[in-house]
Amino acid sequence: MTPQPPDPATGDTAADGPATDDTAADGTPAEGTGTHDTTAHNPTAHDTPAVELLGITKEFPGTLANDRVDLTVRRGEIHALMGENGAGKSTLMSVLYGMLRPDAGTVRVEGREAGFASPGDAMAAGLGMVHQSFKLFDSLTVAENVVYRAEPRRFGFVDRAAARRRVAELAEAHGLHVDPDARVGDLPVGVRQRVEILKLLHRGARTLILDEPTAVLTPAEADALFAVLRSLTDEGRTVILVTHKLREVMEGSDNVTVLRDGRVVARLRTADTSPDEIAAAMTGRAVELDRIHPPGTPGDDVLTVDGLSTDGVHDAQLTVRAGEIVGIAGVAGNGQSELIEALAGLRPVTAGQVGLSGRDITHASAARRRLAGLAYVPEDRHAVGTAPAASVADNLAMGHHRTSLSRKGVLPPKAVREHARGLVERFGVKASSPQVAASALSGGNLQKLLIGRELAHDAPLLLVEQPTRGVDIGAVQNIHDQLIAYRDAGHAVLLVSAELSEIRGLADRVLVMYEGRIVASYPKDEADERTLGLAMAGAAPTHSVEGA
Ligand SMILES: Nc1ncnc2c1ncn2[C@@H]1O[C@H](COP(=O)(O)OP(=O)(O)OP(=O)(O)O)[C@@H](O)[C@H]1O
Repeated sequence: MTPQPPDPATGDTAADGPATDDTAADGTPAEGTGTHDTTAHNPTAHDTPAVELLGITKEFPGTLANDRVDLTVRRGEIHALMGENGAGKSTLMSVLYGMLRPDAGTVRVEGREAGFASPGDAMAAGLGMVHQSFKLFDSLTVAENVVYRAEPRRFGFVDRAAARRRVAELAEAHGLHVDPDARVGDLPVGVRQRVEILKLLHRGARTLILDEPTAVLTPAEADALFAVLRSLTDEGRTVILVTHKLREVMEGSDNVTVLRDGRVVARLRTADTSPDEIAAAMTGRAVELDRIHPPGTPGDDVLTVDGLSTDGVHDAQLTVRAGEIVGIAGVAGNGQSELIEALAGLRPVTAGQVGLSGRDITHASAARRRLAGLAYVPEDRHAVGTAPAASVADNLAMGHHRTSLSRKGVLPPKAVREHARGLVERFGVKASSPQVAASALSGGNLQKLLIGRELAHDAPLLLVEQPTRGVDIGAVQNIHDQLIAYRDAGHAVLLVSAELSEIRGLADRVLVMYEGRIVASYPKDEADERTLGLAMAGAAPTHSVEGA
């Protein structure tokens, strides 16, 4: 889904800290606040759908984002909402959650017609949303975050002990294990997500909307999340899941609604469908899932890393050759991002040496590295990768001031437009025009833009992190094909991905990082899921790292 706009009720954005989308506009806590769980909401209403969206239409300038969309979500189910990037999922959920007003159509929640003017209204009606970027205060504890603006009170004062008790009870009841006293800033991402869910439960949410909740989770964390979601639906709550991941939809949902170009193109019972059928509905064509690409023909060394250490990485040794993709697998947080950042010049190297096409770049600035032939697709496409307020065309031109695009360091507007048009077409970026702001693009389209821009540098070395996070399957295939073509044109690629299927499909060699070290190296044909999974858990035989 797209980055969330500021909360209309408060003007808050995720970057400002927690938005108060769970609190009515007047600041009063929404229904369900307090020490009672409101699970047993109207048990007679089992046949009344939790949510009905009827004929929802929403148009943005140049884009019909939702076109008479009907969506019925039954109480007690996990309902997956799928569709390619830009299909209109985010828009539809924003309408449901009171963040956008539809041009036409009706929203019904638990049988009652609802025209929410703000997320606070939606929350009061029993809806809750976990956004992709969490809205928590890092400096507060878990308990303080959960009860924020809905604190239990005693004689008018916040009752801290009751707050802690309440969080512990909720956590226990729903298998959401957290320490109420832990500081949120110290917690890993999977635990923060639990805090978000607890926050919604504390406010009595009966229908939870989760926006790509597993994008940042390890496979084990994702499994744990689905267990929690299933227990929530078992007790009568409802979950709407927006996701691109077919596997988790197949394993974890009851029904699937597929959007394409703003319209509903399929309503499927999960038990009666297949990944191929969903993929075909999403893209309008047959898609080859989880393809393993044939290996490349490696040439000379391009990147040589000898004993590199930086904060979070110890003694890394690796080489990437021309015409080769080296993949780094690992559970998030084992030093992969730090290694890539050190190679990109964003983090000081404390020991060791880095060479690029024979030149020592160990202590070179990020800008010098670019000149020496390095392109970089960072993990965080919003904060690091793109300028949201600038146009698509300007974003695509960034970093091209010293390339063939520029005339003496100046970028002629016509060249910028033509460059943009070419890349938008090559990467299938859905934008109404190259002049629209990057912030109007859906998340996946922003990613296509970023990858297109970096590949266009034709640099001998590409560092790429999570290239297909949040990207729909059609676009995944396109991005994978582009990376393989880049390799086959003789470039070196170092790929970090949390998706094992992606690493296995693309990489000619796979390195595994564990606790800041490269602990294993496998050629493509030995990099099966089980072997990689063991190494990622720290159980690799130590000799396997030779030849990294
Ligand atoms: N504020 C806006 N202004 C202009 N166009 C917009 C705006 N928000 C969304 N759009 C456009 O509406 C269409 C639907 O976008 P939406 O974000 O709902 O898609 P999505 O299915 O959530 O995509 P993704 O999976 O990539 O997040 C896209 O073409 C998008 O560019």
